[in-house]
Amino acid sequence: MSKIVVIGANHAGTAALNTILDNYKGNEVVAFDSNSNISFLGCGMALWIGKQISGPEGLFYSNKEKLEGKGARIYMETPVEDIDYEKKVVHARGKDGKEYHESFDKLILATGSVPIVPKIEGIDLKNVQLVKLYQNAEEVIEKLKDESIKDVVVVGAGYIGVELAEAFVRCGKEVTIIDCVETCLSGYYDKDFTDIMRDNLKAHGVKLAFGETVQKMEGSGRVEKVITDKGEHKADMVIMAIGFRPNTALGGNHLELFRNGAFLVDKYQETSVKGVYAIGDCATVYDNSVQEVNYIALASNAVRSGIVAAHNSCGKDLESVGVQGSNGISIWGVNMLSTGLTLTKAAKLGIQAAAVDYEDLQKPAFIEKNNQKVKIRIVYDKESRVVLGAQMTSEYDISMGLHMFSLAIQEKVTIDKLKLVDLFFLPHFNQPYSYIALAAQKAE
Ligand SMILES: Cc1cc2nc3c(=O)[nH]c(=O)nc-3n(C[C@H](O)[C@H](O)[C@H](O)COP(=O)(O)OP(=O)(O)OC[C@H]3O[C@@H](n4cnc5c(N)ncnc54)[C@H](O)[C@@H]3O)c2cc1C
Ligand SMILES: NC(=O)c1ccc[n+]([C@@H]2O[C@H](COP(=O)([O-])OP(=O)(O)OC[C@H]3O[C@@H](n4cnc5c(N)ncnc54)[C@H](O)[C@@H]3O)[C@@H](O)[C@H]2O)c1
Repeated sequence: MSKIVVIGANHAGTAALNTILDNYKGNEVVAFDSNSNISFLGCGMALWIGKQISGPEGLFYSNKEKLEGKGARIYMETPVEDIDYEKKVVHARGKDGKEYHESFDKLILATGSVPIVPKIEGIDLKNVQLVKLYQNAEEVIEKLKDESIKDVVVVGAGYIGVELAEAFVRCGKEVTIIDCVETCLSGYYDKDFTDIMRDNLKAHGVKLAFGETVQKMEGSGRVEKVITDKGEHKADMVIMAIGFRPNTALGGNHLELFRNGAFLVDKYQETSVKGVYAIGDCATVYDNSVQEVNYIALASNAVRSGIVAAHNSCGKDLESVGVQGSNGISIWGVNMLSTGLTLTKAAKLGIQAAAVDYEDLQKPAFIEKNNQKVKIRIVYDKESRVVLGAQMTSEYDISMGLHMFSLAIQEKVTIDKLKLVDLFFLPHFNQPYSYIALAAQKAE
């Protein structure tokens, strides 16, 4: 029997706790979290703010009681302040100031990430909002009740920014989205695809301020405008969504870090200190598309890494299969999905990649209803011909198709293997000649 301490009990921590408690009886399991809630699905934030769901209740899948019911001891609102890696003790402090000291045999760090906050003038003005926690979503919804909030500026046109831009338009606000890059979603898609999302945002009335860098915010107490290198934007509320950074202060000088400060872990989620694991947004992943360690903050990675660390901390060897960073977004019915490398990213990394594109209807033309266009790009290595990435977009739900590409990258499948791959056909779903195979056949 060993004593396992988990620090952070959101998606990664909860996955680790559930795996330990469900599969390995008899361990002493203790977890600390500085927040007052567990397992808030940030992915529901835009749906909640944009009134596409009736409330936040369904956005939680665990809590202190559930985990304690399985035998863990959970300290909420109790941040861990320090870890003695030599003596193997964690030191935490409750809301009431009470100190807690827990020894451990195995330690799992699941301290996640925090939003990046630029050090610019005006960042502390009222109504400049971060959007990470359940409490942040509550704050935004509360503030939106104030009808004098008419203009909302979203800084960062990545996944959070684009999802929230839609949500604020749905709330009847005038929305401007700023990104320092010339387009939106540039971390996930090539230009042909980002152009589609750009046009989608524009068609729904979002003002685009791409290629602009925010220099400061102005207002008397409350934010009134955002000043960029190219102009200024009226703002009654500003949403900062320019990415996450790993929250790794607890590593001190003890744990080896990745270039962005994430805990560097091996395929067993173990850090540079034996018996200390790191999972989720505070840790690195092994990225199969580049065959290297990388940092990709996603809930999907968080839960899988939690499962891997849990088994290893309980003595069962389980190696991670790595990730492809597979992701998706759905904005006013335009679905976009990507996995692995874009052509742009491959070029930046000096990888000799090529891409094939194909556009078709999802189903045979004689299907007159719910039969939308699909656009696909497959990126592959010119020399080895191994699939490196894929991007898909449609108003049809094409999400299951992307999973195949995720597996193809993981398993190093070549583009040639996709040319005649057995893909079932039924007109209710698809065409006899699949656009996936037809795209692959374009690879010379
Ligand atoms: C608006 C939004 C939408 C998102 N949508 C998606 C999506 O659709 N799909 C997707 O895959 N990902 C999405 N993500 C990303 C996803 O939420 C994160 O990747 C995920 O939360 C990572 O989980 P985690 O448990 O590793 O870290 P976190 O969620 O950051 O949790 C870390 C936990 O550690 C606790 N903690 C930190 N420091 C301490 C300490 N010193 N002591 C005790 N406790 C501590 C924190 O209180 C927190 O509960 C979204 C994120 C946001 C904000
Ligand atoms: N649908 C999903 O899967 C989903 C949804 C939300 C969040 N997430 C994940 O959560 C994490 C955080 O999301 P995010 O949207 O904050 O990050 P992101 O990396 O998706 O986007 C950040 C955006 O901010 C821009 N940017 C960076 N610095 C800037 C600056 N100084 N000024 C203006 N723009 C700047 C970048 O060009 C980029 O477009 C990501 O890992 C994301 O994948 C995923």
